[in-house]
Amino acid sequence: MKTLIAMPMKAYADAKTRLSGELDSGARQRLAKVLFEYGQAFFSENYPQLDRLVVTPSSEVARAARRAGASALREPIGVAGLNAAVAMALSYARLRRYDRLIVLPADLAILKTVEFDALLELADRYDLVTARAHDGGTNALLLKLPNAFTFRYGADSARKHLHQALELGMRAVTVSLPFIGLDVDSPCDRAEARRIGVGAGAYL
Ligand SMILES: Nc1nc2c(ncn2[C@@H]2O[C@H](COP(=O)(O)OP(=O)(O)OP(=O)(O)O)[C@@H](O)[C@H]2O)c(=O)[nH]1
Ligand SMILES: C[C@H](OP(=O)(O)O)C(=O)O
Repeated sequence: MKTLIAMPMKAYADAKTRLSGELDSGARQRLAKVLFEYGQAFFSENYPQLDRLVVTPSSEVARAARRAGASALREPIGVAGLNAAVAMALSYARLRRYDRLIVLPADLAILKTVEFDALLELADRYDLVTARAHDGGTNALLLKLPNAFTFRYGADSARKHLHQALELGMRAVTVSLPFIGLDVDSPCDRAEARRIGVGAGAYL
């Protein structure tokens, strides 16, 4: 199955604003970069057969993506937002006739092949598979193509994605997995990733 992994990524300088109470701007940029590069390295090492696309408004991030072996798609600066960025990835995947689109945020601290393999296995049986974040967000979304799906990232997005898929008559499932559920949004998430201390958690 021809599969594209899409990772949306802001400019480092605009990322991780929810950590601004405990990290200054330089430290937040470094943390965003560590997480982004960790995600790229993980998929390049463990899933070299899967194409990767980074959607970003930042030339710096686009260069880093290409260095890591991904393609990069530049979105217009300041207008898009996450749902529009992911919709660009969906158009890209449709045009190039991918059979499956996987959307992952670039702020996952601990990636495990055992979790990702389980998601891929489920995706063979479902049109939509999502992995819920502990806060109700969507930390992995695997969508069979072609498909007319509208992304609803934002509060409670895992429930909204599942609901929409079921309304469209798709076979859909959402799962909770401990590591992929841990995106580093809040000071608590960062503390938890540091406590576990593996993956990018060791560098946060
Ligand atoms: N290309 C692109 N990526 C985005 C955009 N908004 C969020 N992302 C990415 O989507 C993923 C999840 O983002 P968020 O958790 O909402 O944002 P964040 O910068 O990680 O953290 P906060 O600033 O605290 O919300 C991260 O990889 C972000 O870089 C956007 O407008 N464009
Ligand atoms: C964008 C949002 O992610 P979070 O707010 O959990 O980073 C979501 O997953 O819908």
